[in-house]
Amino acid sequence: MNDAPRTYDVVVIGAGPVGENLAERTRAAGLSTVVVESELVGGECSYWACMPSKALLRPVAARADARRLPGLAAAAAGPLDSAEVLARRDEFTSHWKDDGQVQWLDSATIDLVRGRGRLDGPRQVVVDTPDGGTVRLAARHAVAVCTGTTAALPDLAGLADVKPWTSREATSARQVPESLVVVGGGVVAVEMATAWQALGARVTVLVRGGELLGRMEPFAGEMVADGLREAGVELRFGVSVASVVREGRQVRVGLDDGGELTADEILFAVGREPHTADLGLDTVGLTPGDWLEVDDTCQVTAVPDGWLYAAGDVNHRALLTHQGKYQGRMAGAAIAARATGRPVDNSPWGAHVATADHAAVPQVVFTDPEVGSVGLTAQEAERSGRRVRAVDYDLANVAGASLYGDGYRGRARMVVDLDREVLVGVTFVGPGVSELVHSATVAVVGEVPVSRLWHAVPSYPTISEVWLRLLETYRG
Ligand SMILES: Cc1cc2nc3c(=O)[nH]c(=O)nc-3n(C[C@H](O)[C@H](O)[C@H](O)COP(=O)(O)OP(=O)(O)OC[C@H]3O[C@@H](n4cnc5c(N)ncnc54)[C@H](O)[C@@H]3O)c2cc1C
Ligand SMILES: NC(=O)c1ccc[n+]([C@@H]2O[C@H](COP(=O)([O-])OP(=O)(O)OC[C@H]3O[C@@H](n4cnc5c(N)ncnc54)[C@H](O)[C@@H]3O)[C@@H](O)[C@H]2O)c1
Repeated sequence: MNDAPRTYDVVVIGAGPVGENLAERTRAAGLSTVVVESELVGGECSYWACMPSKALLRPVAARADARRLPGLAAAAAGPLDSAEVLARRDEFTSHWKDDGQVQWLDSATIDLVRGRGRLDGPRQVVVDTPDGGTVRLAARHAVAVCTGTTAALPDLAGLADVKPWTSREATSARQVPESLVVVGGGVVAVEMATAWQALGARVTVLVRGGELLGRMEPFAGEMVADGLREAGVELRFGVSVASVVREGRQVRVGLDDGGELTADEILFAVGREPHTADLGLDTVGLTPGDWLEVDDTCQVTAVPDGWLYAAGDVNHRALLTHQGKYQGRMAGAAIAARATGRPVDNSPWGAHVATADHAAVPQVVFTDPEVGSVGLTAQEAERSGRRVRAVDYDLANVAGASLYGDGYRGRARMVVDLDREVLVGVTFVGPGVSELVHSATVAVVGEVPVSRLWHAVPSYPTISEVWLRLLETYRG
């Protein structure tokens, strides 16, 4: 081992979307920056999450839209060509090669060290490289942990022998199983059930609780459940997996209600764990395996001297690529300001803080129907002590929606803070609503008064006209 560390202004551990964005910001501010990556530059999102999953889902949505249009429905009646869909998915993951992303790092003059990085005391990082060597890095100003998450798995005897699918296999499988059991009721479960059912698998979803998408407005989960059932997915609520065993090519799944089912594959989509178990957290007074708690500049609060940052999934603020990248931009700006002695603007919505994480996080669930939401649900807003009113509108009554597809079903809700007359949350459910979400994000983040929204006239005949209907419903 060469003991002399290579010193940089900033060391970033993890070159997922968040690490890349943070590094781009610090480098653009003139700070020398190195990123350490143990797998592929681009992270989970590029290879086993957002990109491949959306590549699988896009043809599903397009076919569903076509099937709602007389004149086109017959042409779209057949099955998807799964080989073509999987091949397009492979293109979107660059066939699990990161040359393009490495080129981008080069063009941005950000150094890359391949290998597993771990902290080795304040400002020190040791990288175990693929050739069995070690590289020592030291940070003048900051180390940023952007190591993301891995799929959580339940504690079931013999689970490893079953070789269950996690989100990785669900997004990278090369063949369509005849049957698939999906465990979980969150975003990964509903998106992957949608994709694999459409690709030809018989999908059964086992949900521990009584609803899907439990963190969203209740009608979102209900409408997605209807859509899944109509697509042929079997949904079972209030059941947990008690045992799993692989018998030949089949997995036998025992349920806590005494029932049993078999399938070719079982996907566990039961949440995420922070990628911090082997990160040397103990060398800086933190507990391995924990989420890293941060302030709004993404500085890790429990570590003195302000040199350690954590952005993206690993800080558990919002497990979404766009929100993590936002944190990366804010943390990068804060690191640069502190390094160069410039003032840090950490007042709410300031230049160096991820304020939107608290109450303005947008998300799209790419099911049929789609769900798009931002900010607080009505229940969350009430629990926060605000005096609110939930205003609902049936999207079927919007001209643009009925033109979009026959038999259009959808719903919208805006949550109005009655004391300030601004929106604190908006949810849309329906085909094609994903592109509406940013309008809602602008309204929530901008705290645009309802009286001014009244002047934001939606084009006719678009689905956006739901904005006008929501405002009319609110005003009475
Ligand atoms: C199936 C699925 C679909 C999703 N779809 C969406 C979506 O449509 N939209 C959305 O916004 N979000 C989506 N997400 C969430 C999204 O993938 C994450 O929020 C995002 O990847 C987080 O980015 P990150 O950079 O924090 O972490 P990651 O993308 O996980 O990247 C972390 C990187 O750090 C590396 N690393 C870890 N430990 C070390 C170490 N010790 N040394 C060196 N390198 C290390 C990893 O190899 C990895 O490359 C999805 C998630 C899943 C599972
Ligand atoms: N389109 C998107 O934006 C998108 C897509 C996929 C994933 N993601 C993000 O990735 C993250 C992870 O998604 P996820 O669906 O894995 O997690 P999640 O937290 O959204 O859902 C986990 C589900 O598993 C259930 N569960 C937990 N433990 C269980 C157990 N032992 N047995 C049975 N059920 C159990 C939970 O009740 C919940 O329904 C989410 O935070 C999500 O925001 C986003």
